[in-house]
Amino acid sequence: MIDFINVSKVYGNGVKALSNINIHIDKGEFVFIVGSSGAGKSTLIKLLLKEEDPTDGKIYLNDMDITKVKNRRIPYIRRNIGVVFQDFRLLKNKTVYENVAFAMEIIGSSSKEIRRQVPMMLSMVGLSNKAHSYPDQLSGGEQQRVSIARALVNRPTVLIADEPTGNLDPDTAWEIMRLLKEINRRGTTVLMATHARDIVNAMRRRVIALEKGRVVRDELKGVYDYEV
Ligand SMILES: Nc1ncnc2c1ncn2[C@@H]1O[C@H](COP(=O)(O)OP(=O)(O)OP(=O)(O)O)[C@@H](O)[C@H]1O
Repeated sequence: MIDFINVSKVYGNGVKALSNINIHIDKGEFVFIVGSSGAGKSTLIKLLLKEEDPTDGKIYLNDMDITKVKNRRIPYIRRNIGVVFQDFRLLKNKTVYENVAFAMEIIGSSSKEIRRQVPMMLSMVGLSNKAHSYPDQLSGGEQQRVSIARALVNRPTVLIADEPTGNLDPDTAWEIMRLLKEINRRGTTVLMATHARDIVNAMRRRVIALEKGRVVRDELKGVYDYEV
């Protein structure tokens, strides 16, 4: 489903962010991407979203070589990948309902589909009762739930979560992890970049560790790091 084959990325200023990356991820996997600051996690995500192009190598998403995809087809790729961020990135002047609906409007869904799909997603993330609230009336955990509903409303095959618990207290972080686990159980592939050692160690899922742009560890039921 996702393949990085001999992928390298050198930025314009000469920084080598990724060196000869080879990763294969199957449909339905839950994968943590770990590594210290600057290891290349965000670059990996940007390549998948086609916000950046690799300097070398090929990247496949659902059997499509996205390094060859023309610009006009980029929206199609992005529709197949939902993304959530540490800072939620909700639209402040829109309600919870409108934030989620907006993701459907921009890809041209009908208002009938929107009226059907948005309440379903809000119910899945446990926020039906907050549909008409604005983001600044919600807790951090609730805002992250809205951003997860928005990321999934167009039914992507992959959910990318870039440090999704970074702004949350430990209890709220675990609520978000339970939600991500449930989403994964229902079939969505989840890729989560994180510094949250406790979460990674407790979940025992696949862990891909990056160091200076290289994969230094790729383990099923892995841990955040090994004590030395
Ligand atoms: N747009 C850019 N132009 C030049 N260099 C960049 C750019 N983006 C990232 N880099 C560099 O590439 C390397 C990898 O950065 P990246 O953001 O992928 O790391 P990261 O693992 O996501 O770090 P963090 O945990 O801090 O988010 C770093 O040396 C960084 O300075």
